[in-house]
Amino acid sequence: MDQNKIPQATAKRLPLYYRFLNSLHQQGKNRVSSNELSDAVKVDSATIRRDFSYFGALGKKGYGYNVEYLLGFFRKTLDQDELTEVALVGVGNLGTAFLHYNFLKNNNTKIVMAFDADPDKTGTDMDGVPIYHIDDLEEKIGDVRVGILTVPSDEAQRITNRLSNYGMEGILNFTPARVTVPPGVRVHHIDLSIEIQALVYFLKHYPLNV
Ligand SMILES: NC(=O)c1ccc[n+]([C@@H]2O[C@H](COP(=O)([O-])OP(=O)(O)OC[C@H]3O[C@@H](n4cnc5c(N)ncnc54)[C@H](O)[C@@H]3O)[C@@H](O)[C@H]2O)c1
Repeated sequence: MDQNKIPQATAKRLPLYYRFLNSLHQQGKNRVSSNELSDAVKVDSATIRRDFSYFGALGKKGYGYNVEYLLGFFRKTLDQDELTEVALVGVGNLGTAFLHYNFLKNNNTKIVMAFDADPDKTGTDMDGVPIYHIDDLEEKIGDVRVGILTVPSDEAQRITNRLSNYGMEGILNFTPARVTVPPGVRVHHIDLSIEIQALVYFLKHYPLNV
């Protein structure tokens, strides 16, 4: 189906569904109900049914969804067969944690190189990922089109400009700086303080009545 027709909110939940279905598949399970999925991924079952209807997966009453069919769809949609290489900029506290983690549960995304400004960190590698000096960004980055930004916030815009000029298509920005990018570059901001404030707000104003 035409992937552009999937709403963005649905598309964002696909990796979540994919991860859970993959583990079901590995356990040898052939089917799953929307309630089971809902419990596991913490998305309400009506939303799951609507999401799945976008890609033609209509659950059968008393049967649920076919795990194999869904996985096949997700693999294609999320390009699971294609490896996305990622560059990380800023090997400090957060960057180091990401390098150690390196999406190990997710075999389609991999940090393949990192950059830092500190000469004590560069020229080495961390869990097999080379760390280059930021001055060598343009020389080393090659075909990598996705970047993770974990530098101090006052460096974020400068690095974003360099990544964008080079042809980066997507940037996952963990700094609190709201960076601007030219058209054609997509930035997702992940700001932990905003997320925690939102959670606290929801706890206060929308308590779960269970
Ligand atoms: N540590 C956390 O839990 C956390 C959580 C959420 C967000 N953040 C944000 O993530 C960013 C990184 O946080 P941190 O705690 O890892 O900081 P940190 O100071 O430990 O690491 C920053 C790293 O960036 C490098 N750096 C500085 N200027 C650079 C440049 N121009 N080019 C390349 N590398 C450069 C530094 O040498 C250092 O290794 C900050 O913007 C912070 O606000 C951190």
